[in-house]
Amino acid sequence: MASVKRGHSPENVYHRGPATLRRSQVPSTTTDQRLLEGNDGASWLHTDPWRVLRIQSEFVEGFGALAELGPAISVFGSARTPRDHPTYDLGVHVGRHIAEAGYACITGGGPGVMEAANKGALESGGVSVGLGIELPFETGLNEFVDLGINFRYFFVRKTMFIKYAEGFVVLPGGMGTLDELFEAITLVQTQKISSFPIVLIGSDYWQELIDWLGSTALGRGTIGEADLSLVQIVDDPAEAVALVVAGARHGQDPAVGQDGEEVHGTSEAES
Ligand SMILES: C/C(=C\CNc1ncnc2c1ncn2[C@@H]1O[C@H](COP(=O)(O)O)[C@@H](O)[C@H]1O)CO
Repeated sequence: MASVKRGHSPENVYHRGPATLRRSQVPSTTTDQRLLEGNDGASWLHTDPWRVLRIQSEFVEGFGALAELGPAISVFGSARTPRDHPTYDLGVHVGRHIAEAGYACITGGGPGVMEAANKGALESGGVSVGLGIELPFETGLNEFVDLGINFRYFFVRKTMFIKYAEGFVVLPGGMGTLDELFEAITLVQTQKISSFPIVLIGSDYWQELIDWLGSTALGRGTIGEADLSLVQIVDDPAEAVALVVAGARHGQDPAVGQDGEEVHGTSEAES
């Protein structure tokens, strides 16, 4: 399409948003023309301004898909736990208790403990949510996810885990699980979120880590005494879910807080 010198009015005035352009400032093409003409290659796809828009759209899609979910609990744990492992069974029970308590069960949507919790929630008639992530070794959403969203960016996905959950239940897991656990602990420690229970299941797996925090980390002053009470450890999945429900932002009634009330303890100006 040829570029044409624009003559939009007898005085050759051009309006672009709030700007008025005359004479030498009048552009030779319109924005629409450039949009429709343009084939500038695809390198702009890999620029930060375009990434910002993709990040924005992930937030928009995530918020849109989860806004009406209702109260939920996020469950984390190893992607590598095989189906015949006792921890998988534990995950199924966690999902089941979450559903029976009237909460949706949010996981990373992958295999292992994530799949187990989704399975338990689905089989008990609950809402089973999987927030998948694009990975080089992607496995896709597990078959027990009923509401699935795939994310490109870890940090967007992590916002969803926190924003739409009343608390976390964390089963044995590796780097991914530890990352999710410590992000939540940090957010509570720094008062970015309040009344956000974090319950670890499996004292045989977690106790040593908590002991290390209480000895080495506390001993060297890198954490405070109060930080040790930000997580609880249990072995029973029913107890884990009950602790999250009891400490949840909206108290014990999952219906409370569905009418747009403030849930994160931030002021309106900050939100
Ligand atoms: C490693 C394998 C599959 C990876 N697929 C994943 N899908 C979704 N979410 C994942 C995946 N891997 C890690 N995560 C997230 O981290 C946590 C588990 O990580 P860990 O290192 O295994 O503890 C989990 O909660 C997810 O949110 C197939 O073997």
